Amino acid sequence: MPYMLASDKYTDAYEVCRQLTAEYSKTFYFASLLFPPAKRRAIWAIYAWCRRTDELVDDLSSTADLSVLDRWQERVSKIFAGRAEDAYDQALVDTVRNFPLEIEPFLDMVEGMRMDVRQDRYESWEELHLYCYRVAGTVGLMSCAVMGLAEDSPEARRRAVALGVAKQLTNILRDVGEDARRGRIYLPLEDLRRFGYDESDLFAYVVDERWANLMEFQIARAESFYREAERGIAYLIPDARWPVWASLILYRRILAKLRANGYQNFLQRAYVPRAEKFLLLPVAWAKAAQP
Ligand SMILES: CC(C)=CCC/C(C)=C/CC/C(C)=C/CC/C(C)=C/[C@@H]1[C@@H](COP(=O)(O)OP(=O)(O)O)[C@]1(C)CC/C=C(\C)CC/C=C(\C)CCC=C(C)C
Ligand SMILES: [Mn+2]
Repeated sequence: MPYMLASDKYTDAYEVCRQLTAEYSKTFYFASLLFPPAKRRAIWAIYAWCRRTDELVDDLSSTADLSVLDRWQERVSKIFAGRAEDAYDQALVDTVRNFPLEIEPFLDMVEGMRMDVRQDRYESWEELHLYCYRVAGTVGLMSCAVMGLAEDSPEARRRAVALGVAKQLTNILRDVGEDARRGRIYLPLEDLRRFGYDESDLFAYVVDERWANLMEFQIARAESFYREAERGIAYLIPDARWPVWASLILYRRILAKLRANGYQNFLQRAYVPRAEKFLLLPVAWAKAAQP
């Protein structure tokens, strides 16, 4: 048999992951292209697994049989043991072999999905923060293993998690209306009370001073996590810094758009136009080049 590079065997498997990433997220796909090829493919494999995990619960009601998530956790354990059920798994098996990934963030993300099915309200920031860690902070930990830390440390990991939390909170603020139409509130209820705004206001899409203040409070919280994450990027090895700065700056920009929209996030989706995204790339490059 002719000599075959390990990676050749997985070309088709990575290709389905690439296609899924490109189809679902222009932004992540675009950011992935800024990485060298081996890391890029690993990011597609992880993205595909995360996306499929997220999709798993999209159609589950709160009374659903959660055993589907038990089976998904067993399946990821098999992937870590080198066994694959389909092409997406195969790519992840190869990625797990090539990069120092740990299973905990994967299992924690499934826990986050379980949390999402079980509850549609979050009483406190502490509770919502746990949810944000599980569904997004975990992506920061997975990403670090692939991107590479110049020096692994609890601080670097904490800052990687912070970027996931910042992005998830941004996502929550952007998608408030969409979530309300699904009967869900991902803002801490204690914060609603703090600003004298209640659930009935939210379901009636009331945008007033109370809502503006509540949004500003959440934006400030997200900003504090972005600042924590910014100081973590220097821990990454140099070839990962530009894409991560790009993803941080582009996602953070959604907060500015939300403000510019007058906090009208019930029927409007804050987004960064394509041309603006391109203009921000050199900004990210310059940040990454700073010593
Ligand atoms: C930069 C880069 C290419 C990162 C990795 C991409 C990756 C593997 C993403 C997986 C995302 C995913 C499908 C997660 C499932 C749960 C979920 C939906 C989480 C939300 C993501 C985006 O949601 P959505 O698809 O709705 O977004 P858009 O519609 O495209 O706007 C989340 C908001 C979580 C995203 C979290 C991260 C990408 C983690 C970021 C942290 C790092 C890259 C660590 C950097 C390291 C240091 C030390 C700072
Ligand atoms: Mn969302």
